[in-house]
Amino acid sequence: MLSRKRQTITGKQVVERVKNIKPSKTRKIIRRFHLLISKRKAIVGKLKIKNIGDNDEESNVISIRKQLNGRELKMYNEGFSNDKADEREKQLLKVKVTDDRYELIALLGYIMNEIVNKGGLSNYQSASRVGQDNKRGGDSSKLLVKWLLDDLQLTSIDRVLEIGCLSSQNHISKFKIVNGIERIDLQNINNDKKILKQDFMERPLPKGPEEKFDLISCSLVLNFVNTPLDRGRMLLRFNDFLLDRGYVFIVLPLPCLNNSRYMNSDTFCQLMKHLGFEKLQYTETHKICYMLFQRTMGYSPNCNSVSTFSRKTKLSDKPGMNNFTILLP
Ligand SMILES: C[S@@+](CC[C@H](N)C(=O)[O-])C[C@H]1O[C@@H](n2cnc3c(N)ncnc32)[C@H](O)[C@@H]1O
Repeated sequence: MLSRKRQTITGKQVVERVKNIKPSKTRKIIRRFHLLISKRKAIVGKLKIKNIGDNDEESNVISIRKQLNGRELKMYNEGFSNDKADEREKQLLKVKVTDDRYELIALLGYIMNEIVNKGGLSNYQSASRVGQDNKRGGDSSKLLVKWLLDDLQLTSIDRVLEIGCLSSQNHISKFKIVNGIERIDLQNINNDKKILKQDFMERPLPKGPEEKFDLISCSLVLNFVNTPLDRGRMLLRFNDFLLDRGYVFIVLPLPCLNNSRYMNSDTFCQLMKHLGFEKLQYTETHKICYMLFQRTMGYSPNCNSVSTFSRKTKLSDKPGMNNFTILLP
């Protein structure tokens, strides 16, 4: 079940059945969920509440309740009330600078209510699955496999890192020439043992070549990263994880590159070139674009110099365009 209702500055979504949800809506649901999880992390850190994980919300509810005293529990329950929803949404954005314990506890109640009772988690799970729906292009690794096998004529690939993996049954997993595949995702929604719950941005750097990869797959992930700078940081990190001549498969919703004021397919490929990646393949369907790059041997991008990719440049401006872009730090 997917849901939608009024929109707030923090992307608040509430329950109403939606069958054919647009990609922009699924992105909003996923972003909203990530926002709730990250604010909760900050709040439980400040309140020193322990044993809060991302996999079992029922246990989280029990854990929080156990660690609050009577008055705190009252504040926590008050957070569930809808009356102050607008105020709480504003407070969500100020968690970093708030030290009032009771305010934080009420906000925690509000967040837990959004995640558990108001469909935040189930919306997130449905929205993530919709991304892999056949109508949205299906499992993008089918095309990747075709490129590797038919176009590059590879006979073996040792190590693959799949970032943002929703299923360990993707086409690439059945691909015989791949020897080892590591799958990571911010939320392992199905508790699939073959997917590690990990933020790529916090993944420890490889200690040596044996921990690096021949291929990174990053399908429909960059567009879920919240800010242009964080997207740039993600691309920069690819270099640390790839072997020389390693490949990067990137999939983006087409509007990111054909309907943005600040980015198009040329500027995206120039950015990748600046980072040391040569474009090998590019193809578009009416909704999605697929790209395969290869790391240039021995190249390491000069990230100390401020480049043209560190500032937003308007390329076009028409009504209905979006503001997707990627910036380097
Ligand atoms: C729409 S899904 C894409 C799933 C699949 N790769 C596909 O092509 O359909 C985007 C996924 O990227 C994951 N994601 C976003 N940022 C991430 C990060 N920094 N590290 C790991 N996974 C991330 C999200 O958790 C989400 O499940």
